[in-house]
Amino acid sequence: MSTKLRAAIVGSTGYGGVELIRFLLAHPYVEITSVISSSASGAPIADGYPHLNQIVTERLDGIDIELIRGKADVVFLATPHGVSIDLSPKLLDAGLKVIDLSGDFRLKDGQVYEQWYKHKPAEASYLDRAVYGLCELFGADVPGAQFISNPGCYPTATILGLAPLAAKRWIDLKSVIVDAKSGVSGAGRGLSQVVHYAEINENFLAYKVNRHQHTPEIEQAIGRLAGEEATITFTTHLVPMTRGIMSTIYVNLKQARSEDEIFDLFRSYYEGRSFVRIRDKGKYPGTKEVFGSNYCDIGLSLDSRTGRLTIISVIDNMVKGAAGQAIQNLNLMMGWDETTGLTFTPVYP
Ligand SMILES: NC(=O)C1=CN([C@@H]2O[C@H](COP(=O)(O)OP(=O)(O)OC[C@H]3O[C@@H](n4cnc5c(N)ncnc54)[C@H](OP(=O)(O)O)[C@@H]3O)[C@@H](O)[C@H]2O)C=CC1
Ligand SMILES: CC(=O)N[C@@H](CCC(=O)OP(=O)(O)O)C(=O)O
Repeated sequence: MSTKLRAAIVGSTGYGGVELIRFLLAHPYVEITSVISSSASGAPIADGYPHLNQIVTERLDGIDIELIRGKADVVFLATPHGVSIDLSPKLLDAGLKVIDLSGDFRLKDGQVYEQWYKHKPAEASYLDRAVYGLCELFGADVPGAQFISNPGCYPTATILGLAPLAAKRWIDLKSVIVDAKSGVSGAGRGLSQVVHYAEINENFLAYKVNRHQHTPEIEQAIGRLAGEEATITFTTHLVPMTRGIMSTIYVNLKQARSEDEIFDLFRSYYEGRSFVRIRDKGKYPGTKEVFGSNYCDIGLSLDSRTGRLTIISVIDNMVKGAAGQAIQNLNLMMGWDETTGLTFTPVYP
């Protein structure tokens, strides 16, 4: 009998789901025992994803709590917002470990969730149980947890870019402006006009301006690190590429600092954290430099003329922004090295 941890993936037919499959197949301590679909049970997953031919031969299971309980120890939910609100409590009550990739359990205040996501929130007791798994910052909460709420893609890039400064209270938290861009895989596999080739090719557009659902998630994490309320301006853009997020962040420093002090702060804050790489002075990361990997790369530049600091933070939305971070959380949950199964070199060029 296998001694590996048995994993089930709900939403396995989506982009987040297939990225989980790619990483879990390479994980030494985990085996995928159930790939689950709410709409195509019985079909081989490779029907919809021919790149998985001869690699994943299992047929899709339906969503059946007893079946999942019999087949799995941990369940990843890579489902649209709203699904996990009912499903996670059932899986938790069945004794399963749950890692939810959606936004349903990230915000601790149900009213704030309802305001931004337009769904009724989950029951407060389950919201309280969910551990917000931004590993480099709140990873100490994860070992032994049963229920992880995996951070959003834009929040991961943005919060990692701001964290050292927020934790040290070096910045004016009302001055933060985040100008973020994402590739189209961030919108999932479903078809919509905005990701139609003819609409996004050779195009670059802003969307959800001042109403993006990730705004309160970033404010919640930055507020927690700084111990004071944060109110940010957050603008998202879609760019004609498949993967990648770049968050360009502008902040006012509370008092004058040298660029050396800022670099020293970032380097010491992330010392020993395998997946955060601080670029040297004068060098700025591009999304291709993290493509397919779990890295978050950060570049910094202080404008002594304005006193403003510019932070450039890039991730692969599918990896550090979703599946990779979910597996990093699983590793911490289980007491394994957090890099297990995640040490892929970025795909370049
Ligand atoms: N794409 C990204 O970069 C990121 C995504 N996320 C989050 O991860 C989650 C999945 O995103 P993504 O993979 O991109 O989305 P997709 O749209 O690509 O996939 C979602 C999958 O969920 C399944 N699904 C749809 N409705 C239901 C339902 N009612 N019950 C159960 N399953 C359902 C569908 O599969 P089927 O019909 O087979 O059940 C579908 O394939 C979302 O919450 C998203 O916000 C988070 C960070 C980054
Ligand atoms: C490009 C694109 O459309 N991106 C999505 C990201 C959504 C996502 O992945 O949602 P969570 O991270 O909240 O789970 C958006 O802006 O809503």
